[in-house]
Amino acid sequence: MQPEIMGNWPELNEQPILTLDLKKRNWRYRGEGNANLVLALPDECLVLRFHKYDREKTFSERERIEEFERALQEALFCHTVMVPLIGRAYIRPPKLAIIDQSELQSLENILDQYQPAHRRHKGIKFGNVAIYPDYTMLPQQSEKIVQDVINMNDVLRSEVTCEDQSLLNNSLFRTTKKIKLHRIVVSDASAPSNENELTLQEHFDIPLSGLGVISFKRSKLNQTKSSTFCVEIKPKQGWIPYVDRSKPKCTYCLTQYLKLTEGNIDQISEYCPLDLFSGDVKRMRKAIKALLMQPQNNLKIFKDGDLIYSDSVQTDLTNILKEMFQETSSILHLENFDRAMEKFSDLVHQVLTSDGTDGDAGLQVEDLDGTAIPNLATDPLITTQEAADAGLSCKWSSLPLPENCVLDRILKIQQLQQFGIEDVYGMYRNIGPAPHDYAYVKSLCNQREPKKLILNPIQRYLLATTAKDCSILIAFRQLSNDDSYCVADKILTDSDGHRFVWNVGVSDLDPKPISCIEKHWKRNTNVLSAYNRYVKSM
Ligand SMILES: O=P(O)(O)O[C@@H]1[C@@H](OP(=O)(O)O)[C@H](OP(=O)(O)O)[C@H](O)[C@H](OP(=O)(O)O)[C@H]1OP(=O)(O)O
Ligand SMILES: Nc1ncnc2c1ncn2[C@@H]1O[C@H](COP(=O)(O)OP(=O)(O)OP(=O)(O)O)[C@@H](O)[C@H]1O
Repeated sequence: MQPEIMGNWPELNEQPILTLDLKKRNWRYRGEGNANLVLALPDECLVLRFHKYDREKTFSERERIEEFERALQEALFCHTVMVPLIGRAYIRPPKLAIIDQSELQSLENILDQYQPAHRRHKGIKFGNVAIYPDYTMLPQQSEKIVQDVINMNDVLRSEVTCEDQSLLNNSLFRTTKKIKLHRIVVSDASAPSNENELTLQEHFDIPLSGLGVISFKRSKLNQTKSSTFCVEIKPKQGWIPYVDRSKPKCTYCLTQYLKLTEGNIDQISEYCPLDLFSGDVKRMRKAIKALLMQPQNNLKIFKDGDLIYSDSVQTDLTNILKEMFQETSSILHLENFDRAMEKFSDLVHQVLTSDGTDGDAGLQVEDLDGTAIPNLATDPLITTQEAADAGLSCKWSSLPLPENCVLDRILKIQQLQQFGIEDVYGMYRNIGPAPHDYAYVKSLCNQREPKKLILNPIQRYLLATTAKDCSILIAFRQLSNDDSYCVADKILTDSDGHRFVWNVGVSDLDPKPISCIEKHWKRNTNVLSAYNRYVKSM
């Protein structure tokens, strides 16, 4: 089956497809959405993402081939379109692997007990998996590289101090007082010849390129690290095209009324994505706090890779915040809880607005006529201020987001959409006989100029739809006073002077089927009537 498909996707010939045996690995159920189910491999800090299908469905040989093709297509789309648009710092393209069909049946049965009731009608039917980094954890790569270089064992993973204090001023080691040996990443140091002896020594010398031989001293064994927390946010649509601003609210806020009518949520959320993407610190922090209070399917919190807070996992939030910020005072007092909420929104806001890209410029996007698609200017105030102030409509206004922060990158893709759904649906109907759902993906991936993407209005709408449905995973760990970090780490300091090391990953950037245009067009009508019914009933 593979050669035919590989023929269609020449670049993927280069990607070896691994075979995975889950029986030999430590895995855990991580979670799922409507389309994919995800397992974590905690020992490797990776996740496996499977497509889901109706449990009862049977598949022809042709459909099996198409499913494999879909997996390849998504990987290629991520690699050639989404990674350049969002930035490699925020997403890594997946590797593909295959799990033997014989393992799947038992896997599906085990997974059944973890799946939430409303998702159980779908399961995994195929062994095609996409492997991604586990974004709930901080990158381990630097540690791995050095372990390869100096082949350290667990004892040597402990902290070491450096004899030569002047080294601390060197840009390679911008850390306070101590350096972790496993963090001496930067050089291409040659391996010490007597590594077994090294593990027994209190002092040892390591040659570091450009710095000569440096003397290190081992200290404090087995120091325990604080936990790594991860806040996952599905931010949804953070900007509304001008034609849709005659509507009473933004898409997310209107959809809340439909979800309420259909019994999918218990109450209307105070979260508004326009606030999160507004660039206004106060509104952004308000949005983050609203997500925390009503997570729905827009916020999850993980601790060391385990889900500890979500719509369905309601562990005591006060204890989570207490541990997250290593609070010693009793957080049960109201003012302490409020303070912890402020700290939480401050930290999440800081990460969402930080440039994590190291200046990587992103892909240039052009219209069909070859004109570059400009970045949209920030939005003037269009709503009547009274309506916005009374909380009746969403605030359409916004300030520029810091360039290259993760929200900025996502918003720019969402802003590729030029037309409202009515117009896009009209164009879709005009195409003629229904095109294959993912034919456009193939043409985007095959564009000749590597640094340019040329898009028609429907393609612009579909890419924007992908960016409206992605998730941002923010992993962070509080550093203790004598903790150290390496120069490649991203560090922030909170209002109390505590330092955190952090990382951001964006997940769920799959291409959307062209038929979703019809789904959105119908949903638009349903959403508006649900809202009108609600308002009339008041
Ligand atoms: O249409 P929306 O905005 O409700 O988004 C759908 C999501 O609903 P949400 O409002 O986030 O609860 C929906 O999420 P849930 O299943 O509700 O968790 C899916 O993400 C769906 O994407 P797909 O059809 O699986 O590719 C999403 O569909 P697309 O809009 O991406 O086509
Ligand atoms: N790379 C990753 N690292 C860590 N966790 C992940 C990763 N990818 C997915 N997850 C977890 O698995 C869950 C389900 O994955 P995902 O959002 O991809 O499913 P989906 O079906 O595509 O979602 P949707 O319904 O939004 O379309 C996520 O909410 C997240 O908690």
